Amino acid sequence: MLDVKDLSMRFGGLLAVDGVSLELGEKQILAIIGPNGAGKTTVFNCISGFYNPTGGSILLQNTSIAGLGSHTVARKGVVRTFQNVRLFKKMTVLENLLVAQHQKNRASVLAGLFNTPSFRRQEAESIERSLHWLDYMGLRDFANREAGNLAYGHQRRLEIARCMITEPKVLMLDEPAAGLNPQEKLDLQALIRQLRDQYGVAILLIEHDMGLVMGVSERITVMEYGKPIAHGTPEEVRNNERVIKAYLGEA
Ligand SMILES: Nc1ncnc2c1ncn2[C@@H]1O[C@H](COP(=O)(O)OP(=O)(O)OP(=O)(O)O)[C@@H](O)[C@H]1O
Repeated sequence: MLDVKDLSMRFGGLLAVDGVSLELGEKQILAIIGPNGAGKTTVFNCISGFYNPTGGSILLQNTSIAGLGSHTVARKGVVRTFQNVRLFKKMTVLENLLVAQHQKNRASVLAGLFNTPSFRRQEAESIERSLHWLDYMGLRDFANREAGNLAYGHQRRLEIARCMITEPKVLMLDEPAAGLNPQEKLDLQALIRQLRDQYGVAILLIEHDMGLVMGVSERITVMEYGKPIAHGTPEEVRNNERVIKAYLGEA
């Protein structure tokens, strides 16, 4: 599904990502972990089209998506959340979901101006889908609230809903557990599984919370100083000496 080979990203003299390869199969859940500054977010930025990688390849279903830009990559079905939630904070919760669909559909401005039947039908479907995702995420009661006024955990769920409503092939979550309380983390773990099982989406996540990483991932790639240092099942990674050293070395 998503095949990253020998990815590298250089910022001036700094090789932030150096020879990273990842294979995300259909409906797979893969985590990237590693100490602060290891290059995880830079890998995400390359895959999601925010950066044009210096080297290597990024294939989505055998077609290159490297350097296409974030909007094009999203339209091709690779969408992401951010370490610091990025919502339209002054818009309502519902509006955030409607806008996400407009960005995907690129609804014709003319069709909108003339309020054609097909435009009205598309709008009705967008609202229907939004309400589905609000129910799914337990956000229905907040539909008309400003997104910026939601509790943090709810904002995170809305951000995931905003991704899912575009029916992605790959959902990328950048530290989704950051700032969540223990119960919310458990709910998040169940949610990630459910999204994969019910919507068939493949999930790539960066996460520092080891409980979540070990609980939800099928495979884990470990990075240190831009380089991949280990790859395997949670069990394999947990017992890998190099990984243990990388983490103890950080403490
Ligand atoms: N746009 C940029 N310009 C210059 N250097 C950058 C840029 N983005 C990241 N870096 C550097 O690249 C390295 C990797 O950073 P990155 O944010 O990818 O790490 P990370 O593993 O995601 O860290 P964290 O877990 O703290 O989020 C760091 O040394 C960082 O300072």
